[in-house]
Amino acid sequence: MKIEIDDKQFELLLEYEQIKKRIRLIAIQLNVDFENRIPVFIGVLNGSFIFLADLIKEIHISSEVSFVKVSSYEGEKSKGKIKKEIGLQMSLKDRDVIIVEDIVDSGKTLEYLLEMINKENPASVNVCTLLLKPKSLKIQIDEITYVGFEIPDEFVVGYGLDYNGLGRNLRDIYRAV
Ligand SMILES: O=P(O)(O)OC[C@H]1O[C@H](OP(=O)(O)OP(=O)(O)O)[C@H](O)[C@@H]1O
Ligand SMILES: Nc1nc2[nH]cnc2c(=O)[nH]1
Repeated sequence: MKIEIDDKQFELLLEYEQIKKRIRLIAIQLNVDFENRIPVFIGVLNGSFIFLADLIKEIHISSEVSFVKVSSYEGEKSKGKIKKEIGLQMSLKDRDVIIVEDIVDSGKTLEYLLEMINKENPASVNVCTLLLKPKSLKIQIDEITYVGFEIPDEFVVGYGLDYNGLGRNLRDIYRAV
């Protein structure tokens, strides 16, 4: 099934049921890995809002949630420079931090966030991303521990991810054709 968003056509890549199943498995792992730790989940706005909402409902250990907002993409293109729109809202000193991303593409956003978070002297930092484009990744990031799906180097929308601000509300994830 093809859909149109703004001036672009997209086709189905991942169905919501598939995404939900994968999230349940990731959450089981997180519940085990952070038992008795009280981690802080940091959602990266805007894109991660749906993923974080679904993920956190499957987390049964004691935990906190906070957000940061950074952006660099316009349409399909990264503008290169990361802009911090909302910074850290709490101290992360000695905390176990889990950065929650919808997608890691070039890795530039994550590199920026890791630098910002590491300055706070957290006890540990791990990244949980729903999507990873291994072929696009420009830098090795050892903190990427939890990955939902590795996907090809194609622009995707839906389930929180946008094209020109549109499509975040789609239940499934689509790729550009
Ligand atoms: O690995 P990178 O190449 O840096 O790309 C990944 C980032 O791009 C998207 O954010 P975007 O800047 O589009 O902001 P948004 O979440 O508000 O859509 C996405 O949510 C990631 O944070
Ligand atoms: N919507 C969207 N945002 C991105 N940010 C980095 N890569 C992507 C992508 O494929 N789709």
